[in-house]
Amino acid sequence: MNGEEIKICCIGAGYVGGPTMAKIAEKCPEIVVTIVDISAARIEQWNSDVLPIYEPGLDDVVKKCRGRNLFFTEEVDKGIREATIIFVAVNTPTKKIGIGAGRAADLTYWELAARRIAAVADTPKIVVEKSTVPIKTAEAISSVLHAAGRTSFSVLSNPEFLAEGTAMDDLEHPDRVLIGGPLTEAGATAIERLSQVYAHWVPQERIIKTNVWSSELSKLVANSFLAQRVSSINAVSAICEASGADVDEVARAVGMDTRIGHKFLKASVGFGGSCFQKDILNLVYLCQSMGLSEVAEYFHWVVKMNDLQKERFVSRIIHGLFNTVTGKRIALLGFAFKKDTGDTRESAAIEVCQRLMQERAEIAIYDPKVEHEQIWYDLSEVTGLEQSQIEKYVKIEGSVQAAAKDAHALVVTTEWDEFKTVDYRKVYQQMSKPAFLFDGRNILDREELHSIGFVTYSIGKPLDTKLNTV
Ligand SMILES: NC(=O)c1ccc[n+]([C@@H]2O[C@H](COP(=O)([O-])OP(=O)(O)OC[C@H]3O[C@@H](n4cnc5c(N)ncnc54)[C@H](O)[C@@H]3O)[C@@H](O)[C@H]2O)c1
Ligand SMILES: O=c1ccn([C@@H]2O[C@H](COP(=O)(O)OP(=O)(O)O[C@H]3O[C@H](CO)[C@@H](O)[C@H](O)[C@H]3O)[C@@H](O)[C@H]2O)c(=O)[nH]1
Repeated sequence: MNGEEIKICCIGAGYVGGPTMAKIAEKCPEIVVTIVDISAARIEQWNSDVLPIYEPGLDDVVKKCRGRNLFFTEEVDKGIREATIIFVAVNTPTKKIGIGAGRAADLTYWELAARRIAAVADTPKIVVEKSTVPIKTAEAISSVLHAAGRTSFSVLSNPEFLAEGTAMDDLEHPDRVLIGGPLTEAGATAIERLSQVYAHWVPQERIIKTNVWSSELSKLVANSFLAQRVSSINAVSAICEASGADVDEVARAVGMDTRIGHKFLKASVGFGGSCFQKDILNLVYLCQSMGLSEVAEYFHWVVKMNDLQKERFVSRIIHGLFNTVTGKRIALLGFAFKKDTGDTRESAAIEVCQRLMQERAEIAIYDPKVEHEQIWYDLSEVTGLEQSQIEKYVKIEGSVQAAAKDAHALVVTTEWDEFKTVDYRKVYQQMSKPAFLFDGRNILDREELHSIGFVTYSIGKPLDTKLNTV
């Protein structure tokens, strides 16, 4: 296949498929990139003026390339047939039922995509795992593909490391591109072919070529390490609150050790997002299946610590508000799992909201990007209630000011920049007194809020003497 024209098809037009393929299309104008998806609605949105995902810088790239060498279509079979390289970027959520439920990755969508490729491909293909998958998935997928016996396939692992909110920049300047392939001549040729695509803009020394299993495992380990740092600093935040130390000062001092570094040491209400918890649980399950129960338990604590952090935050709110939030209006600022995305998957805000609903609080939510339907959907999923029942407790508002009206407390759950520039003096005036502020992201100026009159709580900071803690 070497030297032949490259034509790319990507199966899965989601948070990974959309941005990664848009970047490839931008950087490789001679390569035709087609993104296919079984969701007609999603494809329609990708072809419209309002893209299905919010990601800074994405609109410009899509508008520049769409119709030139970037295409979105429901025609999955055609896309597969015409491509020489097929990326698979379908979702791989945690299994909900059956063996490994609650931990193992659900590979149903992956297998369906592979079976479709096996059924329709009639010329040699390089199949690239872009989704995050357990070790040995490439091997299993290879057997599905080869069992069809219609043509030859090389299966490569090429995990994606982009983070939401910074995806376009991460894709433009990746720390590394990882390509794993079989240790055969055909494998080496396929790796070379895929690396030619990235070489359009990624320096050679940043393209790592390795074997498939190391590549698959590296993705799970990278996310586990990142999440572990967040859980570590969150564990430290509990020590800080108990001892009067300041978590940001500790993070600054510790992070200045170049062996440790500053990044990913921001204490918070807890990590969210579609990947961290899912990928750690996947690693835990793999360890358990290999008989490595202590190793499994070690990584499992990263998730358990995250759950504890969310619960600790909710307890601070309830205790702070004199041990009852029943009937009290609470303004929840932010619903996305981090700033600069409309994604709410595993967002800490969902759990905070659910717990406050259990306590019969009235919640007023404001998020600058999350769609209202998404909020209703998430709350229905987590509570098992219909939207009409949830509406008895929850309102969605259009600004911080509107959410804060008559509220007893402001609760910051996402670190949106616009929350930093709000006039909190005005906000304070229209709140019930005493007015509380629980900053789950440590983005607001405590001293200033204190001088306005707020009783404040920030993660891992010395406790406000007016905050009820018992
Ligand atoms: N979201 C991230 O930031 C991120 C980053 C790195 C890696 N990943 C991994 O990438 C994978 C995809 O994640 P995502 O966030 O893009 O998911 P997503 O849910 O946003 O997108 C997946 C898309 O695949 C489509 N799909 C599912 N089965 C299909 C099939 N058989 N044929 C055609 N289309 C199909 C779905 O309709 C959906 O549009 C996951 O394995 C995830 O762990 C995600
Ligand atoms: O110091 C920190 C850093 C992050 N977070 C939280 O951790 C979660 C995850 O953040 P981030 O990693 O920035 O976003 P993701 O889009 O989930 O990206 C992670 O997951 C992706 C999917 O696998 C990987 O590709 C990325 O490399 C990896 O960073 C969010 O809730 C953040 O608010 C903190 O609380 N403190």
